[in-house]
Amino acid sequence: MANHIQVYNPASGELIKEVPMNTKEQINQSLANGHMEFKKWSRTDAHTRSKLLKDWSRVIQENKEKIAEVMTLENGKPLKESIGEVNYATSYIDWYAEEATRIYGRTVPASSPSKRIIVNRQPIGLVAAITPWNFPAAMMTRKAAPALAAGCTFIVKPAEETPLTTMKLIELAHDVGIPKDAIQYVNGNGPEIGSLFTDSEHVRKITFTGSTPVGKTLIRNSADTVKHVTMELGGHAPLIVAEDADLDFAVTQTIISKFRNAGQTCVCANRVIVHENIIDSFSEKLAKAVSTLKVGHGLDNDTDIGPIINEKGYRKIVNQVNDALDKGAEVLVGNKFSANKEQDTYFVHPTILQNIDESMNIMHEETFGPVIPLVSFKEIDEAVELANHTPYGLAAYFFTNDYRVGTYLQEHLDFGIIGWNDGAPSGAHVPFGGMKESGLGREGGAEGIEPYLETKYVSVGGYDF
Ligand SMILES: NC(=O)c1ccc[n+]([C@@H]2O[C@H](COP(=O)([O-])OP(=O)(O)OC[C@H]3O[C@@H](n4cnc5c(N)ncnc54)[C@H](O)[C@@H]3O)[C@@H](O)[C@H]2O)c1
Ligand SMILES: O=CCCC(=O)O
Repeated sequence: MANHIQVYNPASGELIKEVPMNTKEQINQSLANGHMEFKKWSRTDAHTRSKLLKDWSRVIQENKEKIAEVMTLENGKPLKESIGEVNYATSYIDWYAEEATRIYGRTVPASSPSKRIIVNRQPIGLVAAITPWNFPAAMMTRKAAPALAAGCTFIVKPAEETPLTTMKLIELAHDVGIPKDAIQYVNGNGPEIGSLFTDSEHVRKITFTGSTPVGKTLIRNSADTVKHVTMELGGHAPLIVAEDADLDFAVTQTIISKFRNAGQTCVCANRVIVHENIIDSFSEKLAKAVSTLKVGHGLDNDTDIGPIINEKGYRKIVNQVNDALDKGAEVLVGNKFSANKEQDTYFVHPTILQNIDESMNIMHEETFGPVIPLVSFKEIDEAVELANHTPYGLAAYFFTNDYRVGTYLQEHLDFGIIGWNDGAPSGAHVPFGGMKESGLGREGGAEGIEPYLETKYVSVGGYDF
């Protein structure tokens, strides 16, 4: 059906559901409705908004298993990771339910005894979001929750591959009483809906999670109406293992960082940079651990690595591996691929490549797959230079128990998120986001509500009591 999105299971190729695509007229009507609703929602008191967000989180938790199963079916990630993502998604709602009641203004000493100055924070208006397929629940709630908490209305276009999780979450928001025009979804083609969002005079903010090229287009297209933008874009995370690191711990954390969602995570370690004196023992331990990871269907209990989302993502991974092998890389583990063109299903077995150098594409492009390139360094400056040699600046990891090495690294790495002896630094309570071409703005933590607020200052004069 041309006017429907077909949602397939990437592990089996089965059609899960057909979702109607919204027409241009319907989307413009939704934008107008969101704009109208803003007048009401922005005037509800913060405690009511907070309570509704808490109710939303509660019903999502009550439906956690069902939602997680839908997520695994449309995205492919192992069920245990889908359950983890539902928890991650509600943690943003819980956090911003609390923050809703802590949006403070201030007073400023005036320059004259006859004046008083008040600084107010106000919601910015209708927010339009575009989200990716790799975290269909959490990438939506970490935008929707602060927007609603601040008093903004919200509309989202989920990824065509994974609309079902988002639709279910938004239906639950309506069930608990969040007005239907305060949080809406629309489905359809990315570029077309993107243009309707950026062209609309009703939309005051675009918030996007996805690839850097699409982010750049949205920034450009937002300029004509001077919209606020938050951009969570691509990554190319380095993971540095210093000479003194606890190797067993570093191996465990590397696996946690690298193989989340089959490596299809923006903060996944993408280049593993190890001191030359320990690279042999580190690789041996890593290879042993990686060889035990099981590839399969996300609904099978023992699956660690699910499918790659689609052929385009699969081809990119295969090309990076082949390019590295052509240029002299060696396979330590893996390099096994299972593609079924007829079913349209694609699996990549966890792979470690060694003998890597900077001429290889894998050292410059985001992989978005379960492949580790191992590269060695001698001096710490060399590791920093390698790590920073990318236009991306989202996440970086390092392992050392030497506070001098750690302090030097955290101060010199040009990345917005640093995991020092920590392969999983994400959380609702922290400011997530990237430097350089990885994005603009932060989501999560106290910072994550700021992009949904305007500052208005009021100067009250003529006070002559
Ligand atoms: N920084 C972060 O927080 C973060 C989180 C998750 C994913 N990502 C990044 O997302 C990318 C993977 O996701 P993807 O492949 O779905 O990215 P993508 O940019 O292709 O698509 C993301 C979303 O944008 C829509 N889209 C595509 N073209 C568009 C256009 N021209 N205008 C408007 N919308 C458009 C898609 O339909 C989808 O909903 C990776 O680069 C990853 O690093 C970043
Ligand atoms: O892929 C991006 C999101 C991952 C995270 O929030 O940790």
